[in-house]
Amino acid sequence: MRASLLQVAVNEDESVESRRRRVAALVRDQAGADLVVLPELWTTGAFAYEGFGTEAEPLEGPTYEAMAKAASEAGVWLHAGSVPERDPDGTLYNTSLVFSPSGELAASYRKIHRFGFDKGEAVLMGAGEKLVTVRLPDTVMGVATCYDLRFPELFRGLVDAGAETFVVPAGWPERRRAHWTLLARARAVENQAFVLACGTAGTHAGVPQAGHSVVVDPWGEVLAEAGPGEEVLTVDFDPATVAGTRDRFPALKDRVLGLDRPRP
Ligand SMILES: NC(=O)CCC(=O)C(=O)O
Repeated sequence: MRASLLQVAVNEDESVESRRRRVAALVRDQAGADLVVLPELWTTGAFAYEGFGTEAEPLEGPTYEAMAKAASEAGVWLHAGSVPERDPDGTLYNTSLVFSPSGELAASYRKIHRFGFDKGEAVLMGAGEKLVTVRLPDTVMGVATCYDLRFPELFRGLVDAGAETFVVPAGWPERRRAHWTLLARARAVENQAFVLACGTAGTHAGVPQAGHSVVVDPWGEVLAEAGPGEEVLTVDFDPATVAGTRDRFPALKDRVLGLDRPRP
């Protein structure tokens, strides 16, 4: 299976409309890949909080339309990263969109863990409540977004739902780059799954982005890693490695659930 991670540069000197056109062209260029992955909130930037409201779209908004078209023109599965979605009730969500090669929406995922503690996404957006998996021809994809990477229980839930390949769009800052790579490898090793983690490059809202998108195999080995700038990271991997690893080293079968917890 061939995956291309598009590590898009999100800088404020480019308009959202222009970036949307540029990214659609980049997706079209990936014809021949099986799966193309975009980062989190690449229209606005994950830290450009003011843009969440001004650039929010209905689910089937301009980014949806452009990405559905690009997926069908390239004939690829497209995890189109996430957009600031405005629900009809007015609530904003950080929503990922997944398109099939015919341009149909295969799934959407509202980010469950919102980043920012008492500001930014954590107060401006609503929280998703549903785990999402998508059956691709050769693997079952489990979706998570950026800060979700810090919450192993979400990934265990995806494994229980059949996930073999985690796709994690992100807008991860350079300041915590060491966490990014470590957490991507940890989620891969503990769940014996592939991790395809696609971040942004550039600087927006004064926050330099880490780049360094990474693909990790079920043994925790890094198969490919991008540099700091805009880049297309293409990797070939065999999804059957997941079943092989889980058979040869069946640690997931040794889980002990429902342990009594001491009172804090
Ligand atoms: N956009 C995000 O979720 C940022 C997450 C982050 O910076 C971190 O977990 O550290």
